[in-house]
Amino acid sequence: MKTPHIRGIDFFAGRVIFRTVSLLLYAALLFNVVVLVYDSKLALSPLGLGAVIILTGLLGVSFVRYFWFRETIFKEAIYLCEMALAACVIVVLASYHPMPWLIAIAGIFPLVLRTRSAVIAISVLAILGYFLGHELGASTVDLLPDFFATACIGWLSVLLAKTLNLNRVSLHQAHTNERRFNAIARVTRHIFIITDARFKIKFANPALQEVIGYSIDDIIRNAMKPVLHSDDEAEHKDKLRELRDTPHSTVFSRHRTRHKDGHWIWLETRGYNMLHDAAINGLVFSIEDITLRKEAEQKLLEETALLRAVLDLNPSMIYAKDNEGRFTISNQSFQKRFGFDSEDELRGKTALDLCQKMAGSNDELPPEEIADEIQRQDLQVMQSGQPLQDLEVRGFWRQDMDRWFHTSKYPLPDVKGQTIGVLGVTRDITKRKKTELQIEYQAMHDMLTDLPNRRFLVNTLSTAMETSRQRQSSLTMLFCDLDFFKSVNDTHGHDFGDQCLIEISKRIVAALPAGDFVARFGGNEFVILTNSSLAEATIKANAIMAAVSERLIFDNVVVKIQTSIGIAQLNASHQSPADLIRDADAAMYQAKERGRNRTEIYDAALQSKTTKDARMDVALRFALERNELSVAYQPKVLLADGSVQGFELLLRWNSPEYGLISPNEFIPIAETSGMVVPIGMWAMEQACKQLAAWQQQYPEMGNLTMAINVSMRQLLQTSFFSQVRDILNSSGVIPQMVELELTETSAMANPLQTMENLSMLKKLGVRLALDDFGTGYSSLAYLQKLPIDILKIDKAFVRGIGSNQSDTEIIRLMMALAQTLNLQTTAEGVETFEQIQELKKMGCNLGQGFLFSAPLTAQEAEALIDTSHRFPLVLV
Ligand SMILES: Nc1nc2c(ncn2[C@@H]2O[C@H](COP(=O)(O)OP(=O)(O)OP(=O)(O)O)[C@@H](O)[C@H]2O)c(=O)[nH]1
Repeated sequence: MKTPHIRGIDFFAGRVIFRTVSLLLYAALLFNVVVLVYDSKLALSPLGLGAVIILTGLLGVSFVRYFWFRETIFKEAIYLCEMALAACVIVVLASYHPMPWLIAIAGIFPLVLRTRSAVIAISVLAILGYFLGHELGASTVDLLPDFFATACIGWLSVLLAKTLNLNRVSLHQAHTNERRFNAIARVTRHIFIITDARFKIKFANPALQEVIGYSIDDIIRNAMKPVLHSDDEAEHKDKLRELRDTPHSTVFSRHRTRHKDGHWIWLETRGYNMLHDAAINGLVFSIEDITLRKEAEQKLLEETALLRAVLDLNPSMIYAKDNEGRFTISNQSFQKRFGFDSEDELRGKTALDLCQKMAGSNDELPPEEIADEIQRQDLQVMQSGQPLQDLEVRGFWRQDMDRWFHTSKYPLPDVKGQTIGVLGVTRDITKRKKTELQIEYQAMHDMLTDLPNRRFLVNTLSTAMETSRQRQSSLTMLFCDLDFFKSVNDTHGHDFGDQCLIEISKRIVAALPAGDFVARFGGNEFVILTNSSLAEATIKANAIMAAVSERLIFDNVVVKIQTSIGIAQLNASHQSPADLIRDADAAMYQAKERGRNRTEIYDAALQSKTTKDARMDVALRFALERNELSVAYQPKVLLADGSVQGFELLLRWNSPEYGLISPNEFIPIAETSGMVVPIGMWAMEQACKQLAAWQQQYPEMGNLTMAINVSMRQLLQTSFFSQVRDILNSSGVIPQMVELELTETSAMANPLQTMENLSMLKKLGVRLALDDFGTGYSSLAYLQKLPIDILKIDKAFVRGIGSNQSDTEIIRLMMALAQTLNLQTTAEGVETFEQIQELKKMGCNLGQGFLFSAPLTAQEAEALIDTSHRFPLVLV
């Protein structure tokens, strides 16, 4: 439905009137002339004829103008010329007969002239008319009416032209507005409706049909009514009624309407009561289809709800802040942590507000300082536009000091990409952190004693070395290694050993001031780091030794454990932690070597020995293949008659680098490096070959024995047993004449294993001797179980015969033991006849030592056998 058109707006415009009236004027004037000529039988002069012709021309022009140039806009100058011509024609024709036509000219030309031109033209015409009348003999009195008539008609014409022009402009404007309104009403998606007070539609734009599907005809003529949704109907109608009943009121309503197709659409209606406005006299409605917006709103609501759920269900604390550091968004986890019930409560607060809320009297940092740090991070993120990730911090406040948090902060951009705040995500990682700390702790601590372990020690030591050098303070290391701890384990079991280690670790810690660092370096080794001087460290070492050696009682078992301690002090030569550890360790070994249960302070000579040992170790590796090893035979003499009962094979190393080296010096090195295994086998091969040769050469000496030293290292080789058997077989020696000597200490190292191995060796027929008896710690019960044949009494006791009563007593006890166990006895290191006599008295079977003979070459030994040599047993 459109507004009615404003038609014929140009019809009464001055130009249109002029077109008609000028045609009538010229036609009437010409008719007047024709009647005059005809009536008066007038003969026209050439001037009169010219005037008539011009008049005819003007009639022609106006005729053409009327029919063909309706819209042509003549210029004012042309109209003025036309007017002048018409006035001249009238003046000329008036000379034949008076013709008051100038009044008519004055009445019609102002319609097409501008006001000023029209006023001048009217004045000229009025004056011209006056003078013309005067010329034609009329009196002034007669002329005045014509004069005023010309002026008034002309003036009326001017006013009429003006009025018409104004009308034309107004109508044009109205027309333009109407067209604009119609255009807008046609193209808009908004529905515009004007209804009367009974809601009967007076006007509606085409959007009505587009939006709800019903045309105006459907609604007005076919009385169809769009259906309102039942949920919205009552409210909407109420609002409409209120609108109608309240003058000047407006209404806003959102409601659903069923589209003609059947689907529901959302409409937003704004109504204005304009019943008071005479021009409208109705209710004006602007209705917008907001279905899409509603859907978008709904979607937004759903998405917001989803986002909120995601935020609130997330165990991480999530929050956003604006660029002034005020919280804008927060999830429940975050609100809960800071004691807020809702996001609204928290919105607008700053980090400082939260810190002050959380602050307690015992906090390490004041809330301002914490808030400043948080603000600094936020600023960094906002200014750099880069996220700040993986910050791991402990809780700031007393109540959550044992909690750990992982935080990442991201710049928050607006739609243009400008940073407008910070988004933070904080996770409680206490569980993970505690596990990490636990793992870290475990990696740095010993599980058994809970003391710092070797790794922790090395870390601490490197820092302590640096600090000590910077401060020029002393740094001393005490290296403790428990003595003979292996036998504790072997005798009482590993669990018992563990209990001892735990207790000893506690004793060491208790014996030292709190500032000293105690670590379990390994098995039964403990290391102490202290800033004490060497003298103070020695006092501390004594305190440790005293504490450790206190009796230990577990499950009614009493043991006494002792420790050897090496002390080394940091000096310029120590480049790394390993250097200081090495020196303290070397000092500890020195303590072991010097009898154990003692303290040694590291000195450079000790180090040089270690270095020498290391070099010797390298040389020893090539000794066998370079034939640098040789053997010697020391006779074993029957104390009953001085006859040679057999020999003990002794090794010699003639090193091109170090000269002749005794077994006492190189065997421990070979033990450590493992070279003792091939060397020992080689020695056994030599011994068996030699004995077999003598057994063949001197069949009458069928009881000649050959003793060979066997190290624990050899005995623990799984192939040892088969190798011995092969050597025995290949050499053809009588196995019963072969004696394998094992030191007591090594036999005690692993009693069960030793017992098993010795039993196997016994099966081969060889005899077994326990060397250096008396220096170890064999328990009698254990000794009884060993399948040994001979006890060799250590030279340390033999040396004491005659001078040391206790040594003599010990030997007597050993003899008693040997008799009880039915073992043969051999005394080592016999150097005096007095010793021989004493040993004989005590029942010792055999003796060996320098008194009888130093170790001999094979030929020298052979000479003894050959001559059935007997050594004197008393001084002759
Ligand atoms: N019960 C127990 N024993 C251990 C532990 N760690 C190491 N050991 C034992 O400690 C002993 C260390 O022996 P060593 O230091 O070589 O020798 P030792 O018997 O102490 O003799 P010396 O050191 O020469 O005086 C070995 O028998 C190890 O089995 C442990 O955690 N618990």
